Amino acid sequence: MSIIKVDNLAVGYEGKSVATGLNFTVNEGDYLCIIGENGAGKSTLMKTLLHLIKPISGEVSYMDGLMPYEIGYLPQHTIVQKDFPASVEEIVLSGLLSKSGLRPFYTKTEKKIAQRAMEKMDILDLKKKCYRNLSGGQMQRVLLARALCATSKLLVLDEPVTGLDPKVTEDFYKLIKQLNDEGLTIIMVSHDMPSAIRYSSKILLVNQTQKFFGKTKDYISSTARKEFDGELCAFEVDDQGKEKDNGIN
Ligand SMILES: Nc1ncnc2c1ncn2[C@@H]1O[C@H](COP(=O)(O)OP(=O)(O)OP(=O)(O)O)[C@@H](O)[C@H]1O
Repeated sequence: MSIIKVDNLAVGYEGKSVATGLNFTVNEGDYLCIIGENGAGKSTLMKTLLHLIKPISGEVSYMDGLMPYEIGYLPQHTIVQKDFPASVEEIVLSGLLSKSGLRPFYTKTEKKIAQRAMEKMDILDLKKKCYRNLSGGQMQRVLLARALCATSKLLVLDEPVTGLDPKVTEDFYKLIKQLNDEGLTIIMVSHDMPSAIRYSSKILLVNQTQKFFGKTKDYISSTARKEFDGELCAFEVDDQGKEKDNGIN
């Protein structure tokens, strides 16, 4: 079942398009990776999908009763400042603000939701710690728990592993995959081609215009992939999306 439908979309700023000709759908349970060069318009598309900025032309439709407040968002540059003097619990709870509105306290049910999100992200022991004293990987887990408070349907992530070390990055991807396996729909902007291919079910390649949209297994053998990441990173993948050993270490 489709939850987002994009028709003839052009995205950009102040009447000027940065990406045009976008046509795709996001179905329940998809793990969609949006890839493309720097400056291709990926983040702009994300913000348009989230209704944070208006399309230049065309339409983004939410289907099957999806409401804007049911979307969890992990932005590229985190909206929570790294030196923000709040506890982990306060930050996770703030994910519920779009539901609780201006009410100056959280209900028992809301606290339980935050508790469950922290359990899921394995950060319960950090609950009372100050956010600014955490490691980069812990911070991302806190922000993920915060996003999970907002949603059980759709999680949108913009380059979530930037600056994380390889082990923490791998753990983070596994966590996202686990959430997807449990039914959460994922849309992720990624520069990490091997991981995008390994974990996603669908790929959208944007370079000022839509170059590819479809199943990841079809992207692997596509001309679009040869033109795009053939030049950037010469890694080969098997039909499971796993990187082949090409003898380069
Ligand atoms: N607020 C803004 N106002 C005007 N132009 C902007 C704004 N934000 C981004 N741009 C421009 O829009 C273009 C697309 O930017 P965008 O951030 O969407 O690219 P991207 O594909 O996400 O890039 P990257 O992979 O480097 O993050 C760029 O040329 C950028 O300079």
